[in-house]
Amino acid sequence: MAGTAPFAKMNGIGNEIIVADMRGRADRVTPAAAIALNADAATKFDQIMAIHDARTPGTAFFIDILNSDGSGAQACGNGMRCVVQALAAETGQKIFTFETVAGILNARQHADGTISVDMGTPRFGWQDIPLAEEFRDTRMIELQIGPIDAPVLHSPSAVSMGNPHAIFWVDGDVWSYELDRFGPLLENHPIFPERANITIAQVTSPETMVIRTWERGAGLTKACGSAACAAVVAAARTRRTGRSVSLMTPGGGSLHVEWRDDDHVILTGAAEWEFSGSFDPSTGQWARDTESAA
Ligand SMILES: N[C@@H](CCC[C@H](N)C(=O)O)C(=O)O
Repeated sequence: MAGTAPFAKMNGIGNEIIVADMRGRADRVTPAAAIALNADAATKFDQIMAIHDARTPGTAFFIDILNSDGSGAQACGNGMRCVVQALAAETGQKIFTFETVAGILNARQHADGTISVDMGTPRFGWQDIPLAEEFRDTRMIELQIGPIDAPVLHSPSAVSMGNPHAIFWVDGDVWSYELDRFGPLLENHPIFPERANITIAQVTSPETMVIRTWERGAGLTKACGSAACAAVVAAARTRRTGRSVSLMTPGGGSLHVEWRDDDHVILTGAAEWEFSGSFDPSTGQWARDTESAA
């Protein structure tokens, strides 16, 4: 394989991530390569986090984010933790400043191995999310699915964490909703001109929540970090919780989100390495490193 780049298959509490090392190269991971990697069971992923050389002074790297359908994403909290874990293992460094298409992100690895990412500040304006029509109050927008007189899911909160999120509040078990059926319809609903990440959230106490997410461009995932941030911000905004919340996700892992008084949202959780290999960023053809774990 010519011109290959190293990668690590990792996960952020079950969110399937490929960290691609594109440093020192001018090319990008193509949508075709992303689709090919996702089509192989061994490298099936939710997001690729491609580490590129820095573009802006004061930042260590530029991170390009691709969904498994080949589309671009502005934010990926679980993926950023995987990037930090990979770079910390390589360099011994614990604190990083990155640039993404959505702006500058700071992250740090703690002594216990968990990683916190400053996901920036949420936006609530309908044009910022974006929504296709004006909603003065995005704490609850008019949108429902199911029979008109007995909707299954309705009145979500809408939030931008750099990427668009809709949070549907439910009282009962998040598993009793057919998110695999409703997710694609809601992701592609005309109210979301750039599509949206769709989350079902059950608030279990002022400090705890359970969430399931249908991710834009990736489908059902075991966790979504930016959705966790969006859910906590929306819950605090609607007085369902406080500003510091632990969330259970379908992968069985937990995330912690704090919406600080300075408006920044801090996502904390674990990241895990699975195996390493190299791949062709234009085609997605790949090979596992021989010394890499199965
Ligand atoms: N898994 C991610 C979110 C990924 C981006 C999303 N699918 C989008 O297109 O906005 C996370 O952990 O935040």
